[in-house]
Amino acid sequence: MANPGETTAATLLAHAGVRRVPTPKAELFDMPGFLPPGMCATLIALIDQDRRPSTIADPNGDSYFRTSETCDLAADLPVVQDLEARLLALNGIDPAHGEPAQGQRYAEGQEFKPHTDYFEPQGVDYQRFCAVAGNRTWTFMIYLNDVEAGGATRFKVVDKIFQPATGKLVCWNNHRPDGTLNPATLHHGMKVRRGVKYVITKWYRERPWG
Ligand SMILES: O=C(O)CCC(=O)C(=O)O
Ligand SMILES: [Fe+2]
Repeated sequence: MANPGETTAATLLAHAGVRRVPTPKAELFDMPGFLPPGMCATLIALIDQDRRPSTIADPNGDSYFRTSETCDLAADLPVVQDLEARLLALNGIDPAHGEPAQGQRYAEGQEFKPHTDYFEPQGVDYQRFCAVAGNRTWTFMIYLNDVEAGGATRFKVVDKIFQPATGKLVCWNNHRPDGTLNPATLHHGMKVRRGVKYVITKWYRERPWG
């Protein structure tokens, strides 16, 4: 493995249920039923309890770019430790390279417009976000519920849309095999049309986090 903050396609595909999206443009996977429904319900309750408006790095003047709410999940909670253990068993990434897991909540009409999860090296906030731990390597995202309508995640460049479903994981490498950042990972958390959408986001870094 290139870096303890990364996983590999082979590592992920060794687990039953993991599927790779057939595209040469990005390393992108999903796994239905990664988390059991009971765990998803516990995580949803935590997110509902303690949420704040979501933020973005390098504000771009569009105050409707990311309209959801975010919850920082306390690492000492048993359900969060369980989540981290399941992620480690799947991806083998050194937990020291992980940002603290977060929850995201989208009410009707809320979305996260097309973006990449890595930080732009030219961005004004790059030093602030990346000086210690480096850029983001892999993204692991888990839908915690079925959404009545809307709320899919669209990867326009690779022409793939994921529908939310309780416990389904989607993950991708934010870099290309040659180590350069991969703009084909552009993705859009589309507007929720009916219902509420909850997801977990877990990002990993090139170097240990803080
Ligand atoms: O909610 C989604 O579908 C995407 C979330 C996302 O892209 C993010 O939190 O970075
Ligand atoms: Fe994202």
